[in-house]
Amino acid sequence: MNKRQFISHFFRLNLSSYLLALVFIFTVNWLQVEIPHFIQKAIDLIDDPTSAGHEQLKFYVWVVVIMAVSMIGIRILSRVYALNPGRITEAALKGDLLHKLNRLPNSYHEKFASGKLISIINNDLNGVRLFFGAGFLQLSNVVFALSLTPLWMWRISPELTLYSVIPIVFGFVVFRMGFKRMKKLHVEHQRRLQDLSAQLMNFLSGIDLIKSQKMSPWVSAEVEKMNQLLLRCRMKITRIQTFVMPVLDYANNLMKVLVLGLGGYMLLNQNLTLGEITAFLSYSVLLALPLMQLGRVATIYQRGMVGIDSVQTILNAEIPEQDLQQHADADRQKLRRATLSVRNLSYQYPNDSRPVLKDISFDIPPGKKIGVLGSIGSGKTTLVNCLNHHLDVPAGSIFLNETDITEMSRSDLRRYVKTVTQDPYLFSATVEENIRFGSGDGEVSKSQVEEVLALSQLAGDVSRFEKGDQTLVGEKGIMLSGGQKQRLSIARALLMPADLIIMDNVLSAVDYETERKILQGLFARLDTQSVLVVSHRVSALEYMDEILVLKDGQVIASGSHDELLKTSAYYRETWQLQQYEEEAAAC
Ligand SMILES: Nc1ncnc2c1ncn2[C@@H]1O[C@H](COP(=O)(O)OP(=O)(O)OP(=O)(O)O)[C@@H](O)[C@H]1O
Repeated sequence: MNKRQFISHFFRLNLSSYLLALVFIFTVNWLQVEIPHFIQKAIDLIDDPTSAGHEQLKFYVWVVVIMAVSMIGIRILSRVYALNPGRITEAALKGDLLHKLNRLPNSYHEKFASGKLISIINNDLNGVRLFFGAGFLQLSNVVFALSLTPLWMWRISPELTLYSVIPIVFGFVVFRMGFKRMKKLHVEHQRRLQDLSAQLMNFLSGIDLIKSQKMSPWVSAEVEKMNQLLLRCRMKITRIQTFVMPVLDYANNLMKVLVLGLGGYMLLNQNLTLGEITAFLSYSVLLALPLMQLGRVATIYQRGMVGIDSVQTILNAEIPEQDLQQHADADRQKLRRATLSVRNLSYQYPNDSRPVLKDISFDIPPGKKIGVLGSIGSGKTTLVNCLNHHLDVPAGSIFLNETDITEMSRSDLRRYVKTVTQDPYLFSATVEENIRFGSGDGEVSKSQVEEVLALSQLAGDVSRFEKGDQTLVGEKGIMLSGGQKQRLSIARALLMPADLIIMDNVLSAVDYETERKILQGLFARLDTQSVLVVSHRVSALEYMDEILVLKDGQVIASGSHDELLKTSAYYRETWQLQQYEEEAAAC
């Protein structure tokens, strides 16, 4: 959808509201110009001594009063019908944005900082709301006022109208120049707001580190730098506004002077009546408001355009073709208990020229326990992120039975493959809720929650909490220890069955004994389910059917624990070293 289609889509969506608003706005503006017309007639009757004249005068006064009172009600209605579409559009777009962000692949989120997204959803969307609400209201008011008022002036005196619009034309020329200049500045302003929001988000997620490492002065300086750039941009916009708005105001005042001077001259020459000059003056006063509103309309328009651009960059982002398809139930059944096969997998990150994984091949048949051991940076997490299609793997390298995973939607793949990552993410909710979030829409009984708590060796810790599993874990699980966070995320993953569970270094923060118990509990539950455990520790992998030893992105050895002790020097040395550590820890 291009920008024009986007705008017309939302105007059509609220068409009836906009049409009603237009009727009310037009009526208000029509009443506004009619009132001076009746005042003019009333003034011209003041000197009329006849009783018919008095009656007529009274009638005009009543007409003016009724018009003025009805204007109040109609103006309220015009605001309701013109402003509501803005709110409706904002709510609809928030829903669309969240839905879209949920469906976009992780590669998109890696490129787009969360702080930027938050800024778009708040600031830019606010601009879009004003565009479809207050912008429409004020623009309609300006258009009707600036077209009806001169027309009514023309009906009194075309000559005086022509002279009096000269300053207004001059005001418009200045306004147009300022409008052009502001356009660029509004784009810059929104971009700087997004950058600041992204940076703040960045700093806030590392606030503990910032405090403990005494990095606050550096952080403050960085934020201040960005804040100053934002302020400078805002000041430039304000400077233009404070120049343009008074020019329009002066143009209006000049117009009043012209009306008084020329009109007075025409009055003396009896080319105008006192009522007509009074009405003319009222019209020039009426023109002041729409002229001042013009500046605001311009700001709303430009912010709206920038906001629509930002919102569209997200809404128009492409979702990979295969992610739009969903497996039928029959196909899902066929893939149950499938073998995951990795065939000559090589992977390099888009921003890097060297391959991180090189020519890796192995199978994970149903019920198999696979371990991956490797030094820091050997490519273990990259391998995991290829298996669960978090990364865009090359076609023809990973299959679920005969189905290439690049031809499946990621949501379908995640029905079979569940990953517990090394950075457990917990929501600001209770222990129980954090576990239940793992069930999607499925029904989960209390006993199931208790079972996974026991399996992940967290039940003991939770029973010691004052509120048990109803304890709030705080933002990102701040109230829990590293090991408790890891075990809670394991409990969440174990709640709903998956054909393959991948555990990427999730036992690093628990002791050897707990690690062993968790794995034993997990293995006891395995039937046709398979598990892939990534670890630095040999102790976590001893009981695996097969262990892959990864070095510089290559599988340098594979086999069971006993086989590897004989065939792989790296594996043997790592095991021996860790044996000493384990013994030392036990002493
Ligand atoms: N997003 C990325 N872009 C570019 N290179 C990356 C990216 N993520 C990881 N790498 C690089 O890929 C290599 C392997 O990283 P990976 O995280 O897979 O290793 P790992 O074995 O899991 O390490 P660790 O044990 O420390 O978790 C590293 O050299 C790393 O710098």
